[in-house]
Amino acid sequence: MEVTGLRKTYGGRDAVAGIDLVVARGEIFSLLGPNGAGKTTTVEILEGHRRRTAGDVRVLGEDPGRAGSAWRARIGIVLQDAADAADLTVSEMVGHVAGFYPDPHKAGEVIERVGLSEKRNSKIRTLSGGQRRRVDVALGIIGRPELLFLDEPTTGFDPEARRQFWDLIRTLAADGTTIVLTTHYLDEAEALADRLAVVAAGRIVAEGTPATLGGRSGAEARVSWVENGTARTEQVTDPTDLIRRLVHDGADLSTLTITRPTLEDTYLSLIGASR
Ligand SMILES: Nc1ncnc2c1ncn2[C@@H]1O[C@H](COP(=O)(O)OP(=O)(O)OP(=O)(O)O)[C@@H](O)[C@H]1O
Repeated sequence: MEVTGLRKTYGGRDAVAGIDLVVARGEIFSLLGPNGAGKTTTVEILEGHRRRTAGDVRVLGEDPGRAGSAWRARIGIVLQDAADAADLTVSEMVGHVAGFYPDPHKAGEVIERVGLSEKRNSKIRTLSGGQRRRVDVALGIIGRPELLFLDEPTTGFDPEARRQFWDLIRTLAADGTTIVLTTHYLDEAEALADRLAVVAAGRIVAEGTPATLGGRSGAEARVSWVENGTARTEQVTDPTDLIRRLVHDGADLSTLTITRPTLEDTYLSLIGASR
């Protein structure tokens, strides 16, 4: 996927104000950013669902604004609430959508992969919110997509279902599926993404790996310990010397913690700085 100078204007205002992106095959790429930053607009242009005002976009070798049904069949989209109103069973719905694709997975296999085998004969409208999201995921992957767009895919999942979903996404990526993930869950982005970009006010304000985004890996470490009953904290670039000194001084290190900024800390400071 290659995007250069992407812009989208609504009524004279820029929702996307010049975005450049490159995503390689098999990569898990995550877009982060506050509400209204322009993520959905960007992703919908990449999916071919929205027209752009300016810029060059290539997705699986084609311009999504002009690509036809053969291109569309190579792409999977996990839409929120795609399956919500259905009066069909899980098997019927997944089997029905499979029929739109030239080389789909078997419906039963996909239903098992998303953890819904026990519910395969239940009507979708009787499922819980998290179970319906799993149906959405099943519909997104049934067509064996080369590129999968996930928009806040785990909203409403219980913790165990989230972990299972993460494993599923890693398996898909390991098999060569390219994944574009939009999420507000920074732990999810950190767990899954090879690279991520933070979007604010229609622009990319930072891009990198979860470990290095926004200079995170070079940020100071916060070292905390208890000394003679008093809590102590120091901020240092490299904690090695400090810890050597504490060992030398015979400090009690059973309370020692070393923390660096979390991805959420880094994200919030990037967003704050962009305002
Ligand atoms: N169809 C539209 N007409 C006019 N303005 C729009 C339209 N769609 C989006 N916008 C505006 O474009 C900006 C970007 O919206 P977008 O939905 O892309 O944000 P987002 O980053 O996906 O936000 P969220 O995290 O809330 O989903 C917002 O200011 C929004 O109000």
